[in-house]
Amino acid sequence: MSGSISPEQMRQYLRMYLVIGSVNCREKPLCVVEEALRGGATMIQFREKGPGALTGEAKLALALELQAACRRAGVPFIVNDDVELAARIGADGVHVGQDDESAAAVRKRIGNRILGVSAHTVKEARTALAHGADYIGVGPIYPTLSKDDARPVQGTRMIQEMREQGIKLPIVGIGGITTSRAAEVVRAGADGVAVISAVTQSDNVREAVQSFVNQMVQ
Ligand SMILES: Cc1ncc(COP(=O)(O)OP(=O)(O)O)c(N)n1
Ligand SMILES: Cc1ncsc1CCOP(=O)(O)O
Ligand SMILES: [Mg+2]
Repeated sequence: MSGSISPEQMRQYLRMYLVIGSVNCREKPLCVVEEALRGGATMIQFREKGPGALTGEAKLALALELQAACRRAGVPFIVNDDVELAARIGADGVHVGQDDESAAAVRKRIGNRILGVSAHTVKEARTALAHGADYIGVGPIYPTLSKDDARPVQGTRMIQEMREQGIKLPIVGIGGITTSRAAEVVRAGADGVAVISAVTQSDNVREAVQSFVNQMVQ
């Protein structure tokens, strides 16, 4: 009981998935997102959390601004954690983790929109599928500075194991992924990479995204 998006389309969207919030940005988030879209980002996640993150009306205003940029580019706009916000702005989907609102409940609330779920084990991946996930995010693959409460680093092994155990859901790797590591993540069985710092902290966002996109062409 996943949404209406086909797994093939989902895999395409996962190829270069930028995860972003205002706290990650060295310049205006809208400029970063617009540059990432010009570079070929295939999906954007609005993850407004961590020290100094916007709340309330300011968070809503930024979400609307970034969503409009994604709409102009024809790229899906996903909201992290905040199902209320996603519903309010008509986002294309929601990403939730194991400590967030349950995937099954979110699926009921968002109908056919995209549902992404974090999974750290084969069991969590199976449950995510049963609860209607369209894709799973697996990580952290490598050490990350972008998430204070990140689970232990898994390397690419968990993605491999999920594939070996018959998990066919679209998978995106996340956590410490750089352009030089992206190919390894895909070789392990991921359909794409989800990235914060390797794009947002780059001196040239557009080129950084292009470089990831080029890694995905195999
Ligand atoms: C694509 C993707 N995968 C995993 C996560 C992590 O979600 P979660 O475990 O809920 O942690 P937070 O991001 O909410 O801190 C993600 N956001 N995106
Ligand atoms: C949100 C999230 N979930 C697991 S690791 C991570 C942070 C990824 O950020 P970066 O690409 O900067 O390591
Ligand atoms: Mg979460």
